[in-house]
Amino acid sequence: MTTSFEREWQPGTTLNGKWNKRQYRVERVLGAGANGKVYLVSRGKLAYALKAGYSPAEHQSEVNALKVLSESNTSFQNYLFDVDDYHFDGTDIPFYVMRYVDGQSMTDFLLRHGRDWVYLIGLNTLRKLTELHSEGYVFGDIKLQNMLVGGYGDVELIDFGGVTPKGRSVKQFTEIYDRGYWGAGARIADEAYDLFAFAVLVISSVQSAHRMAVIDKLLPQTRSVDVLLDMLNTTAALQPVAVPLRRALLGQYHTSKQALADWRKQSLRQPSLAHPPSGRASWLRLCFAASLLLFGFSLYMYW
Ligand SMILES: Nc1ncnc2c1ncn2[C@@H]1O[C@H](COP(=O)(O)OP(=O)(O)OP(=O)(O)O)[C@@H](O)[C@H]1O
Repeated sequence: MTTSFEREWQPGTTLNGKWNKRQYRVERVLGAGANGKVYLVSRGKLAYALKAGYSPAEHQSEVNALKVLSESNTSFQNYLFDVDDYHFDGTDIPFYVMRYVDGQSMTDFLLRHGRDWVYLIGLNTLRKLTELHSEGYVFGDIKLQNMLVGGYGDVELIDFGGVTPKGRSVKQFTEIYDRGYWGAGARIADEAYDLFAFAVLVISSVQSAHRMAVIDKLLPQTRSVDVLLDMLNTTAALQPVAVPLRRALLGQYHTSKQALADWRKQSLRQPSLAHPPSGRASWLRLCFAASLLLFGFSLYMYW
């Protein structure tokens, strides 16, 4: 059974949780999917994102994954804030409340700040994946629309509908990011599955819309990982990280930790990070260094 939830809650609406008795004020809609919506809500002075109106199965599977991640000693800790029902028009509408991520899409970020940031954003995305993988899950539906980039190139994954325990069939994916679509492997949740999608994400983040539209229309018989490798080889901006991207496309990593180590090694050779010629590059280098330090510190704390 699916709960179709067409109605949109207007700014100023107060939502009262039926079981946990928390109260939220709707500020605005952040985004909408096939059935449900994500709202920016406030509770006192704090802002959250509230997701409601999705099918019970979808809702439950996202909540299950988020509960595990929220209790882990990773940057996902406390991501999930509340799970409850809202009694509305005679029915109970399940919702969950999570961390509000104030960010923009990776493509918008790169357009605004420059393609050099792709190395830091890639690094931060791989860090997120290593954390998720260490908890026994695979993200599944990695794509540009499912991540947000903050002001310092920090990355947050959103939409946990595709999160799948390792070893199971991937339950939600988007064709061009899916290795099965490219004939490059099974739709089984392993770390390499996410790494393939990660490579497509990075490659597509710096392509023109026209070039992406071409690969979207490829016939099954012309679809192969060679198309993606060719795209990678002909994108100058990605050459500093071509080695980890190529390996990810070819399924040569068993773990995201190996990919992260390679990414770090290769991207540090990038001249704009190694020898900053301008103010922007030195700022970028600082963020990169701070990011590495933070990651080292988290490793020290958690392992
Ligand atoms: N935690 C969050 N913080 C800020 N914005 C968010 C958050 N979660 C979701 N959003 C916004 O809401 C939009 C829709 O969220 P999400 O992708 O989870 O919904 P969806 O219905 O599953 O989408 P789709 O049908 O495209 O998979 C996102 O694109 C993003 O703009």
